[in-house]
Amino acid sequence: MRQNDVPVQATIFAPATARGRGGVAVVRISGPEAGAALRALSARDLPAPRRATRACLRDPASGEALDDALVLWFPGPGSFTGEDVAELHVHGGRAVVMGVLEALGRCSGLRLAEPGEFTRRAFVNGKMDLTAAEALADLVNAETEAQRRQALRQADGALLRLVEGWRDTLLRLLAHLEAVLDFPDEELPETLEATIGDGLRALRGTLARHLAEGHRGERLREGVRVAVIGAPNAGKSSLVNQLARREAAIVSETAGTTRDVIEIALDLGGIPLLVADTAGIRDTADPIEAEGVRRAWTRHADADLTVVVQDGTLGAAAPDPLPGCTEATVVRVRTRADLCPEAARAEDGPVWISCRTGAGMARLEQRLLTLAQTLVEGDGSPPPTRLRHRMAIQDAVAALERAEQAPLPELRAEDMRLALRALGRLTGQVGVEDVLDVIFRDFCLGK
Ligand SMILES: Nc1nc2c(c(=O)[nH]1)N(C=O)[C@@H](CNc1ccc(C(=O)N[C@@H](CCC(=O)O)C(=O)O)cc1)CN2
Ligand SMILES: Nc1nc2c(ncn2[C@@H]2O[C@H](COP(=O)(O)OP(=O)(O)OP(=O)(O)O)[C@@H](O)[C@H]2O)c(=O)[nH]1
Ligand SMILES: [Mg+2]
Repeated sequence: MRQNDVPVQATIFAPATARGRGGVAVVRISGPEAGAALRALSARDLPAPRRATRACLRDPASGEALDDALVLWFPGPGSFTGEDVAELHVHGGRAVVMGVLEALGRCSGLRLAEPGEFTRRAFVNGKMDLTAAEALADLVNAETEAQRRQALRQADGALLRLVEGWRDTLLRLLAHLEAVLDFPDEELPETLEATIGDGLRALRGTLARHLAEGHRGERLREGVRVAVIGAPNAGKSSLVNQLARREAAIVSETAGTTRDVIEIALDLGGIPLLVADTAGIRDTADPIEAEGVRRAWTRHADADLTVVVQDGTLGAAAPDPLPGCTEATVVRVRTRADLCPEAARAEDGPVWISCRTGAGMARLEQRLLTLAQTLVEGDGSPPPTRLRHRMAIQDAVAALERAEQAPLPELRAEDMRLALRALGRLTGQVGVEDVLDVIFRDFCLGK
């Protein structure tokens, strides 16, 4: 793991709990002055490491009491960041937290942390690799069970172990090749070079299969995108409101009610869905509505799943935005089942629903869930969860491909080293300085 190549000097502090009133708020301090700051605020010696200890906190400048708190002391390197860490568990009122933060701000050598800075230090100090750091951000952002499961696995090093396994294989092949290069006169097995070629091909196949798993990790992290499209007045907004279990979009009997895209976030059986209600599709001279229609098509094009909504009372005459389309990612829905006696008889084919009675909604949700599951669930191996991961794997695949075709062993070795670097970038072992800002920017303050 990477070691501290830039000395981290400043001691940083930040609230680790969300802003606003709460029962308890946690303020974290990390860095060489953390112990001095804790001593200054608690006016006593450092408590025993890792033991919750009650302490009265005072503003060191004025002596004014700030809170009756619990404090914790984690001496480095056995802490979350690898540095000395102190935690103040205070009453979660705004004035208490502000008072503590202001008192800390007046301690010399202390400054407010930037978002993600605690985790960044944990990474820089070799406490975790980059995929684990990213997973912590995902864990904080996880809204559904499946998201939590994916983030926790990655935080636990599942993706790291997979990538390390690939690197080990590649390192072994490279060592063999270097043996050929270093001892050209020695009697090495004739077949060694062929074995290396086979190994490279097999590894490239493994990586390519991992990529072919597609975007399921990213989909789960970001939410499965569902576009709801159909003719005006078909009942799209009513359907989306039923899914959301609230009046998210305006519903009216006027055709052309929805003009913009309205997106709602849903937790469907642990899988996050981003459902987009869209403008009714029709030819129109109204430039605003036409823009809405254009956006509806864009949503469909970008969607993982599309729900095509048709007015059930119109029968075969109902306009169909995707005529003849039988793709597995398209779910057809007929609305107004309450007005259509034939709805009860329909078994397969479109899902009949009524937004009046709620009939058919459970079936529709089940259908969407089954499809969403096939999109996010794979063979059990930890998937790449970010574009950054996929690009690194792609670079490694390209380098391996070049290595296989290289006309000289020296060139082959060079491409193998490039593939190693690409995998090293994924876990943060090499050349990450430029991506760190981008990665940790997305974290919350105090993480
Ligand atoms: N109060 C509090 N709760 C928290 C955290 C925290 O920092 N403080 N966490 C943070 O976000 C998470 C827990 N994760 C943690 C991970 C490592 C260490 C730590 O001190 N690690 C040391 C020692 C390991 C050990 O003895 O078990 C190390 O890795 O060297 C602490 C918390 C969630 N809950
Ligand atoms: N009886 C009955 N009426 C429905 C049903 N679904 C929708 N409606 C009514 O149909 C009308 C149109 O519904 P919306 O949900 O606004 O239709 P839309 O597809 O979003 O329409 P646009 O936004 O204009 O494209 C409203 O008056 C709804 O109350 C249903 O299942 N049964
Ligand atoms: Mg609508």
